[in-house]
Amino acid sequence: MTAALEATGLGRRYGKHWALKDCTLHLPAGRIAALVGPNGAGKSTLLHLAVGLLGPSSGTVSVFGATPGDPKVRGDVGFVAQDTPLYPDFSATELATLGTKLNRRFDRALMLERLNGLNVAVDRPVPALSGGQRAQVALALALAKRPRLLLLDEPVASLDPLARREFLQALMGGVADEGTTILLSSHLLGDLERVCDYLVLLQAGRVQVLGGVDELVAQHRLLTGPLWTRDAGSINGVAAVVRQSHTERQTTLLVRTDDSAPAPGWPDPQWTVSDVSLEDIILAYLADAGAGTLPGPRNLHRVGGSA
Ligand SMILES: Nc1ncnc2c1ncn2[C@@H]1O[C@H](COP(=O)(O)OP(=O)(O)OP(=O)(O)O)[C@@H](O)[C@H]1O
Repeated sequence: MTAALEATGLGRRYGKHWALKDCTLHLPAGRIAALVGPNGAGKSTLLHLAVGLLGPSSGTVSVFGATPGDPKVRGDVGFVAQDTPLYPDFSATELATLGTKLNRRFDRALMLERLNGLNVAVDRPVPALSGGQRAQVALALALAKRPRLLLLDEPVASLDPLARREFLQALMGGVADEGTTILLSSHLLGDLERVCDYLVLLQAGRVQVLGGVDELVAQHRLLTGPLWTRDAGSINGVAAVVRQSHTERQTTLLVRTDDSAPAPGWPDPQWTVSDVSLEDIILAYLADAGAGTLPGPRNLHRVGGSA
């Protein structure tokens, strides 16, 4: 099946600075993917490359097998940029009219019904709406294109918790029946954990972790036991130590394994093994840019010395 988004060795440079470097990823169609990474990791740059607003400095990027911005796929991609910029003096109704004029596929009724359902005043100029309502207008506008791939750059960052929940519900409701692929950039890990089934984690312009959430959660375990002082990057060369912390008597290891077993040769009865959440996994990788970098668990013996 053609990927909704595919990048190979993708890079983008500003002067001498690489905002994105050697980025290789595959986002299968139908996934709702979280795009996470620290400030400046390259998330917005990746999204702008995917929508065709920026061109690559190296490598390639494609959406549904075509170059972003190509008329063949332009109508298939919806984009909500950071801070949801909208034409300032227009109301939602006027934006819907504009959308209809610019795009034959634009579903004006869908946009206005969605906003009326959320009690957004569709005839008020957009600047007179609240931040949450403006975000809903931007999402409704993007969804009315009926895109096959929807790219969202921190769309909920400025929203209060209730508006955020409404926005995410609207997002899920909007795509549930359509099978739309979504790539959603956010720093709000709890929100991402609720709605996403795929993870793209960028660190310093490179892909550090990539894969289905269920698979990633099954591959990671928290091991807690007596103080373990060996400075090893892996256990038995099979389970990579992503993160370790120590107290005087106890060690906690977050490990990644090839399969759902915590680590071959374990558990040692002195150690307890527990499941981890997606948020735990993301935080562990964010804390260490070198941890468990791609290509993934099958090459873990390269991560470090054996315990
Ligand atoms: N127009 C530009 N000119 C020069 N450098 C830029 C430009 N846009 C981005 N950068 C740099 O590229 C890097 C990646 O920026 P980008 O906005 O893609 O990161 P991000 O992951 O979206 O960050 P944030 O989470 O803060 O929004 C940063 O170091 C940034 O300073």
